[in-house]
Amino acid sequence: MVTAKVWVLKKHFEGFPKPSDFEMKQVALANLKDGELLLESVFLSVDPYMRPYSKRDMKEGDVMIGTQVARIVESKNPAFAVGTFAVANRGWRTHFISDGKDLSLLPASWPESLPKSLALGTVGMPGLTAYVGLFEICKMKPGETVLVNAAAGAVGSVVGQLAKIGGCKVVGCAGSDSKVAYLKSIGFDEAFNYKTVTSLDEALRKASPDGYDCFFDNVGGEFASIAINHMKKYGRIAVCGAISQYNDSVPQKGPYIQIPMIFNELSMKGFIVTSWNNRREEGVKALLKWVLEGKLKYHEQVTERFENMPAAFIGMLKGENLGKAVVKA
Ligand SMILES: NC(=O)C1=CN([C@@H]2O[C@H](COP(=O)(O)OP(=O)(O)OC[C@H]3O[C@@H](n4cnc5c(N)ncnc54)[C@H](OP(=O)(O)O)[C@@H]3O)[C@@H](O)[C@H]2O)C=CC1
Ligand SMILES: CCCCC/C=C\CC(=O)/C=C/C=C/C=C/[C@@H](O)CCCC(=O)O
Repeated sequence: MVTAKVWVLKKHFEGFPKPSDFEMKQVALANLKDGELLLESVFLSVDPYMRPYSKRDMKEGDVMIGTQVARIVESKNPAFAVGTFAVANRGWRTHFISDGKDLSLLPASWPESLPKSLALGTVGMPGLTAYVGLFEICKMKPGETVLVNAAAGAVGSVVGQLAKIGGCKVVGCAGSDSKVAYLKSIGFDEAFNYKTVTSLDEALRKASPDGYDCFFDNVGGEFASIAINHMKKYGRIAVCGAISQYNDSVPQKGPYIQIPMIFNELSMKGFIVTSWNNRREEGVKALLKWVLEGKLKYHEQVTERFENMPAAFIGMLKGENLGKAVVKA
């Protein structure tokens, strides 16, 4: 009998998550029935959505939500061979049983040389978020100017590179000088540290005096309220996330954005990547091709050991990650 280690939400987060909000438990797994599979998590994802979703979707004592790349270690299902890898959405656990219906097998074309953890990042949900946000929500066109915040992260770093592939000028911001240097190394035309600029308004104007056609907003809050005034006529805003607000104990009261919305007849659309699952296969194929062609670079913030999941999650929310934050079990 296999014993899984799991992380449960011991106490709902108040403000930034704390290590004491989590508790690791052991769960004895039953022997497999016909048609079932036993999987071992190899890489686990820590993502910002877990913070707001935990309040909406979880109760205290639940296993933390999340996805993993897992390997089939035992199979009583002839359709799934031992040694096969799949993306699952089974939360923070080292082992789990599946009937196969909730697994997304890694594409057969996945090269041995490519880290399988990319299926949680650049060639997974964050990469797909960038893909649908740019092509379907921003509807970017060659020659346009794209702005993206949290630009050195899992989603933002793909947004900037896909916008370059799409023939756009790209401006990004991140929270450290080393992240800014990274953005320039992967092709951003302009990049700045939003934590050290004297004026965000000035930094946005300097980076693109004519303004922005597309704004891929991962942060929301005051950044978005200032950036919206730098949009060009008929500009489009992809409202992807609001990480500046996830850890607020008291909701921020931002300035209103209606006037520039109306004056420039802007389009602003919120979106959730899972509503675009019909584009997943196409997106993964395109992202994998760009990675293999060297057009889409990736960086992963890998934390070793399952026991360090809470630390990895808290670190990501505090901006300690460059690129996708993953945990190697
Ligand atoms: N709509 C959708 O379907 C999806 C939305 N998202 C959203 O996209 C955004 C980015 O996600 P993801 O790429 O996975 O995460 P990242 O890998 O970018 O990690 C989060 C980053 O957010 C930045 N950040 C944290 N707090 C703040 C703050 N107060 N102000 C500004 N930046 C902050 C930090 O970078 P820095 O150093 O720049 O501060 C941190 O590294 C999130 O808002 C997330 O919720 C993600 C996936 C799907
Ligand atoms: C409760 C208020 C939420 C406000 C918006 C918060 C976050 C936006 C965001 O980050 C959404 C992310 C959604 C990610 C979904 C991931 C999982 O469902 C599993 C994806 C599995 C996969 O496709 O790889």
